[in-house]
Amino acid sequence: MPEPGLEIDGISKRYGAVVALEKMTFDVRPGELFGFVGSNGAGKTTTMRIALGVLSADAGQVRYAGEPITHETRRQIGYMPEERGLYPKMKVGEQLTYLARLHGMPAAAAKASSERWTERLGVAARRDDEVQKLSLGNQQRVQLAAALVHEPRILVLDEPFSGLDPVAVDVMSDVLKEKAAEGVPVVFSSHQLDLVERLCDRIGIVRSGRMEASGTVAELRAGGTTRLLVDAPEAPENWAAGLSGVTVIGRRGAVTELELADGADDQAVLRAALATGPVREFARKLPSLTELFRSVVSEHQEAAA
Ligand SMILES: Nc1ncnc2c1ncn2[C@@H]1O[C@H](COP(=O)(O)OP(=O)(O)OP(=O)(O)O)[C@@H](O)[C@H]1O
Repeated sequence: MPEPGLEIDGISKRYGAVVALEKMTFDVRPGELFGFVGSNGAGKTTTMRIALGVLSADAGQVRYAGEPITHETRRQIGYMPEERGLYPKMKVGEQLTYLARLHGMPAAAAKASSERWTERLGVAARRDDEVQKLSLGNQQRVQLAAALVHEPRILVLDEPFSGLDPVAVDVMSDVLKEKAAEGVPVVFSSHQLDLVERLCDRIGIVRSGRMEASGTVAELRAGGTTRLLVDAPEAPENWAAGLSGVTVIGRRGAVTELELADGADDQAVLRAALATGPVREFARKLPSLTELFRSVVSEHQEAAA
């Protein structure tokens, strides 16, 4: 059994008639980067707010290190809220020092931490500026500094990458990887699926308040169908039609994309392709996270219909 980190166990939440969460369950292990993805309104923000304790659940439990989360443990969470939450008229450096103090850091350590994180996140030159005078991207860097300044043991970040330029995305990614490497469980939501795929150890796909699929990208792929790309320049248009268990997805130039049903024989496809002439490429195509996400979401739309 892996060491328990942050566990979200069977959380349900309604807003009046709206069911926001229905037995939402997943865990983020120490040292793991967990990507929390889902359509708009799927329940990500609600889950994160409940983990942080700014919102209460109707049912279920949040645990950290195997114990129900308490007010004390919640002080150890670094949180980046979706609505952001900085004081616009307060200076960057003072604000970060103040937030660190609020989390119980002694004054000197709070100031040193504020200086260290503004340096690390590339906003040291703005320490004496009011937050409202910074660009949105720089405000977001400060917001991340605010989540980190008290050296949290858990990180919960709501769309930390939205609106960042590519350099800031790299800075943010490096910091999150660094925190995970220190043993912190890190969970963040994002609609940037290519980034999530690149960065995360595990991913959870949420839909209508439920965790529909979770695992590593490889595990999520294992549940999907197999696609083949076959480059056979002399093959006639319909060369693959009629092969058992094979659906033709499309053809671009000499390359045909095929989907194989469970148990279909890829070697029979190769023989059929070779029978038409030379085969320049015969490869399995792995679905991207975006494709996996679409199939998880559309499967359920079909089921609902
Ligand atoms: N304060 C509220 N009152 C009523 N309904 C709410 C409230 N907050 C959220 N909801 C509803 O709960 C559901 C989940 O919303 P939530 O904000 O958690 O989704 P999300 O996955 O974070 O979405 P997004 O990707 O758009 O930020 C939605 O149907 C939303 O309309």
